[in-house]
Parts: sequence; C-alpha cells; structure tokens
Amino acid sequence: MNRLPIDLRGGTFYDVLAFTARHWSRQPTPLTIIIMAVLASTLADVLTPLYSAHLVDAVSRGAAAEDTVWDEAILAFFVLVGLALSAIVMRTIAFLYISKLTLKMKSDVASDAFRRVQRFSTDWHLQRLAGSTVRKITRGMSALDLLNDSILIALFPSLIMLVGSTILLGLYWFGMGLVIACGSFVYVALTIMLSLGYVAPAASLANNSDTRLGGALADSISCNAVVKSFGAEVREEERFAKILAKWRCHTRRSWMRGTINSAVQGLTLVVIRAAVIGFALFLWSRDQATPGDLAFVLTSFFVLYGHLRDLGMHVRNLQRSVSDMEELLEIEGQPLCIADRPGARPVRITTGRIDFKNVCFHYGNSGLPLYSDFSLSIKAGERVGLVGPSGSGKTTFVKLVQRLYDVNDGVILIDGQDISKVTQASLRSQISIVQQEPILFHRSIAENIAYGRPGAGQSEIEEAARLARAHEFIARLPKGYATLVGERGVKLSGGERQRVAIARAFMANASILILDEATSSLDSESEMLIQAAIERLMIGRTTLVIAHRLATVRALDRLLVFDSGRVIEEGEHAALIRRPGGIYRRVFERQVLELTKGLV
Ligand SMILES: Nc1ncnc2c1ncn2[C@@H]1O[C@H](COP(=O)(O)OP(=O)(O)OP(=O)(O)O)[C@@H](O)[C@H]1O
Repeated sequence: MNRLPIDLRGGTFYDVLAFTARHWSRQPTPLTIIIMAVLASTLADVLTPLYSAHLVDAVSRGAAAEDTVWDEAILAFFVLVGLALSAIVMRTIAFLYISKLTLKMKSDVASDAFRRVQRFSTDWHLQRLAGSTVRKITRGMSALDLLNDSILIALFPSLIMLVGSTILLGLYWFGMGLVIACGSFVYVALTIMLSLGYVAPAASLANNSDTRLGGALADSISCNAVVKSFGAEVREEERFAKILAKWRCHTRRSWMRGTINSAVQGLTLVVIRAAVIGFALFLWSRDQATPGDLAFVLTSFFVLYGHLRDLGMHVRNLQRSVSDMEELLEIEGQPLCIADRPGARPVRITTGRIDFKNVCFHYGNSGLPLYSDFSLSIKAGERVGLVGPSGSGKTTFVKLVQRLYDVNDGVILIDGQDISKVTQASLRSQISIVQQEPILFHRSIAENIAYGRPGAGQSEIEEAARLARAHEFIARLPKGYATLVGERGVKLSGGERQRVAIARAFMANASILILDEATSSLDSESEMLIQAAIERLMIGRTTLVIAHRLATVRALDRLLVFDSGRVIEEGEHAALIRRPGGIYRRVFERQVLELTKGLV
C-alpha cells in the first residue's frame, strides 16, 4: 500500500483533534477544572526560577550585609516551598479529573462506534472482517488515554511554560529571550514537521498492517473447523507468517522513523543549549550579569529545556495516538448506506400484504441488474414458496423485503407503506426469519430463544421450544436452558441450531414469516415433526418459504419459480406439475425420481 500524502495526514490530524474537542465539549466541568489546575501548576513552575534568583541574590550579598537580606531569603524560601506544594496539589487535581474525563470519553466512543457498526448495512459487514473492526475500535479506545494526556497534561502546560518563560526571560534580558524564542520556534516547527510528515505516514501504514493482522487471526481462528477438516494448519501458519512479515516490516519502519525523529530533536536541543549557556557566559564575562541573573536564566532555561525535550516526546505521542485513532474515525465518517430517513415513522404491519412495484435492483459491486422492472403482489396471510435454481434471486427477494438493501428503482410496500420511508428497526422486528444456517449468540439457549421477545418468562421460552421440537434435546443437556451455545452456536448440531432458531421465531410472533431453507438441516423425521409446528406458526401470517426440496413447499398456497431475477412460473403445486414443459414440473419429476431410486 502507498504512503498517505501529507495533506491527507494533516486532514486526519485535524479531524482527530476536532473529534476529540467534540467529546471534550460534552464534559465542560471536568475540562474547565483540568485547564485551570494545569494553568495554576504551570504558573508555579514559571515563577520558581524568579524566586530562586531572589534567593541567590540575597544569599550572595552575605548574611551580615543588611537587616532585610535574611527576611528576603526566608521569604524566597517559603515562596519556593509554597510554589512546589501548590504545583503538586494542582497537578493531582488535574490527574483526578483527567481520569474522569478520559473514562467517560472512552465509554462514549465505544458505545458510539458500536451503535454505528450495528447500523452499518449488510454490505458493509460483508466487506469487512469482524476481527479488523474490533481491532480498530479497541485500538482507538486505548489511544484516547495517550491523546488526552498528551494534549492536556503534557503539551498544554509545556506550551504555556515555553511562552511564559520566554516572555519572562525576554523582559529580564531581551537578547536572551530572543535566542530562546528563536531556538524554541525552530525546535517546535521541526518536531511538528517530522512527526506529521515523516513519522505519521509510516505509523499509519503500520496500523493498517496491524488491523489486517487482527482480521487474519480472527478469520483463521473462527474457521478453525474448516482448517482442521482439511488438515491445513501448516498452510494457515504459512499464510499468517506472510502477513506477520509485512506487519513486522511496516512496524519496524515506523519505529525507525520514530527513533530518527527523536535523535534529530535531541541534536536541535543540544544546539539551543550551547547557544543559551554561551550567551549567558558572554554577558557574565562583560559584567552585564550578576550570579543571581545567571541563576535565574539557567534555572529558567533548564526548566524550559526539560519541557522542550518532553515536548518532542509529547508531539510523538500525540502523533501516535492520532494514528491509532485514525481508523476509528473512519467508522464515524462512513455513511450507513441504509439509513432511516429524517422523520421516518415505525411501520404498522397488520395484515402482511407485500407489493413489489417496478423494482429494479443490482448489488453495489455488480453492474448487471438482478431485478428489472419487477412487480409482484403477495396477499395478506398468503403462504408463498420461492423455488428456482441457485443464484436466481430468491434470497435477495427476502433481503429486499427486510430492507437489508435499498432498491435502485421502484418501490416495495408492506400493508401499503413504502418500506424505504419507515424505520428499519420497526420493519425488521415485525418480520421473523429462520435461516438455513442460523446464527446464535454465545449466550444461554434460553436467552437465544427469548431474543425474539425480550422479557419473556421461562414458561413462554419452554413453550416455544416445545413447539419447535427443541425442548427434548435442550432438557437432555447438563445445564438445560442455561447451556451456553458457543460462538455463533457452534456447540449445537445444525438441526439443533435450526430448532432453536425456529423457537426464536415462535417467540417473535411477527406478522411476516420468512423461512429460508429453515428445515434443510433436519432429518426427515424431525422435519415432519416440525412441519406441523411450522404450519401452526404460519396461520394468520404472510409466509415466504425458500426451499430446494419441493416436498417442503408443495402444500403452500402459491409457488413462485425464480430464474435470473424473474418469476417465470407461478401457481399451486398441482397446477404447476401439470404444465407441459414447465421448469417446476421438470425439477419435481427429477426429485421424485431421485427419491424412488433411493428407495430401490
Ligand atoms: N452481497 C452480494 N453482493 C453481490 N452479489 C450478490 C450478493 N448476494 C448475492 N449476490 C448475487 O446475486 C444473485 C442472486 O443471489 P441469491 O442469493 O438471491 O440467489 P438464491 O436464488 O437465493 O440462491 P441459492 O438458492 O443458492 O441460495 C447471485 O448471482 C449472487 O451471486
């Protein structure tokens, strides 16, 4: 991948800072307290050299010089102790409040990102690895610590110190103030240029590799069953080693640039240091400076020097945290693709009539339309079977009903309401779907079933499980309904997963029911048992059943035979099998033949 151009990096930097400022503005009180406390503690640091100079001047005049010398020395002593104490108290207050600010920001950022990721379109999720997305969010969250500390506790006081000390020095000795101001300016400009233009692009590349590494790890680990079944562990390790090598190369380059950056900063500081000490000695040699003056200048400079040295580190930390947050911000900035329109209202599905009117649709990355000027009506409560060859558009049809994709033209109505104008959550919560490969949460079986109706009691859950013929196998599990099902439900067999998903659909009690090869993983005996339950579930609901096995759909009210995004035959099973030369008839005859061959 190419390096990002510098102007884009600048944009990213600005975007991250704007994002951070937006989050700060949500917490004005802690932010004000932090700023005030940091200002006060920095002021104490700025004033310290001034009172050190008073002390040195008083001491160098000798104890017996005047009566006031001792009082001046004592006063300077107490002021110095007081300044040190107040700096510690103020810094502690700043730390306490920055913890509060950062923790709240972290939880806000995590919940905003989660909220957004959940609402991204199906396509968005299909194009990304879950592991990479998780890595982007967690890395961004961790970076917030460093970002807040770098700006509020480190850079902000350092800059005040820099400006304050330079002004104070300038007032004391104009020439010295000028030398330090020029030196500091060159140092800060160099630090920012190197960090943004030299280190940041490499860090960004290293982060991309890190995200890819996370995605690759999650992909291989989640497909471990496939890896095992092909005995492909070594192959996967080799693949991972290649990704690791790239990650190592990019990360090494990023670290190298960081090291070179800090060496250049260190050298610049040595030059400034030599100039300041040399200039002070020059003034002293010409009797233009007292020991107190020298003490003031050198103490001021060394405090400033510490801040300048740290400034380099803080800018590097800031750049690192900005790079780490870059990908999190991408999540913020990406469009949802399928979004609720402003003012969208919940859909009210009462009868479940579905109308496709002149629908045109193609998947984003495919130029060829799948549906062109497609019109179809499904009556309220009708039970419709969707059949046809693989890739003919059956699953896409039900995805469009759920508005997982927006149509390119035309309109889809449910009970007369345009589904593109209603809220997505209200639409999908009134459509139950059981998929061929149902996905379950790694939660208890009871929680998975109750997902269709939050707050359902144990008796309702068991009732749904009984209807779906799942109760028997659940009761046999050591922990029964409290059994955890493993990631995506992997600890259950395909048939068991389908029965839990059917129970979940029973619970949802939605007006529209979609069964996408919902019983394909069941043995014929279980399918027969469940079929009765499913038939009960269909009563009073508009039902769309996708099936390759025609036995599953033959009893339905109407069958739609799909081919390349068109309905080429439709009617009842009995009528379709009588149609001479019909596709449905041909498929039916082939399936009957296969069945009889199996019996022989
Ligand atoms: N997310 C996607 N992006 C691009 N093309 C897709 C996407 N999903 C499906 N397609 C394509 O759209 C066409 C219709 O797919 P669809 O899943 O609707 O077929 P289907 O009839 O349900 O097939 P099957 O019976 O095998 O499940 C296919 O050519 C498929 O490759």
